[in-house]
Amino acid sequence: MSETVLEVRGLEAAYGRSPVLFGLDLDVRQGEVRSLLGRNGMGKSSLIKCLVGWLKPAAGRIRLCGEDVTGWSPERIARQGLALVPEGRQIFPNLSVEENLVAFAANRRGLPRPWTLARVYEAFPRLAERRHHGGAQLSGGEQQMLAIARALMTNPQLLILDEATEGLAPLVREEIWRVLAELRAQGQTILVVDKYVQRLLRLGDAHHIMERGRMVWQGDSAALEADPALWQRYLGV
Ligand SMILES: Nc1ncnc2c1ncn2[C@@H]1O[C@H](COP(=O)(O)OP(=O)(O)OP(=O)(O)O)[C@@H](O)[C@H]1O
Repeated sequence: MSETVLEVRGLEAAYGRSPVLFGLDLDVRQGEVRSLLGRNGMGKSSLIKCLVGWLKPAAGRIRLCGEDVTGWSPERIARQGLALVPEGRQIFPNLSVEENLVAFAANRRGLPRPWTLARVYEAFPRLAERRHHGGAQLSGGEQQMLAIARALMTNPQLLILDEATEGLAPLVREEIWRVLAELRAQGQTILVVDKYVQRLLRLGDAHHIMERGRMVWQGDSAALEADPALWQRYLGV
């Protein structure tokens, strides 16, 4: 069996006195792509905030690459191998594409085949063409590509994308899906939060549905595809 990159057990969290996550379990193994689904306000972003260290869990454990990272700072969790591509691309507008990429380059865990500038440019030819353009000169889709590429340059054990296709034109969105499929083919472990179930079915190995702070379903693409009632009940599609 392949190595478990992320292991979440009995995770609980609250905003002040309002509980938001209730005993979540989640496993992501090396090389897998898993999706996190659920309607707005069901707790997906709160779970991601716990994983990256922005929201301290009230109970439960989070293990990343075998290390218990529960309660660690975001910086320390990032160094342990987690990279987040947040909603609404946060790139440096005054730096060039290449400067944005190089600013984040690291291979702290000594991966045998790290993401380098050359490899990233191969996966994102558009960024190679625009390497000397300023971040602010890029289109929305290119900025999103840059945000993903920049996260890869940290050579994360786990790449998390939170609504990475949000607000993008359909064609640009397709380009992002293409890139994610390529990253998967190259063995990158990914947890993706998005609402395009049809695309996620093709991309993901397994899927998790959240409702009101709980995991209510998990299964592979075949199981999710075979049960449209699930989509209607939990995703409203
Ligand atoms: N900073 C906050 N303070 C208080 N409550 C919050 C905060 N952020 C989120 N919540 C509440 O926590 C619940 C879960 O929200 P969360 O953003 O995690 O859901 P989500 O599934 O990611 O939805 P969305 O797709 O809309 O972001 C919601 O009821 C929301 O109102």
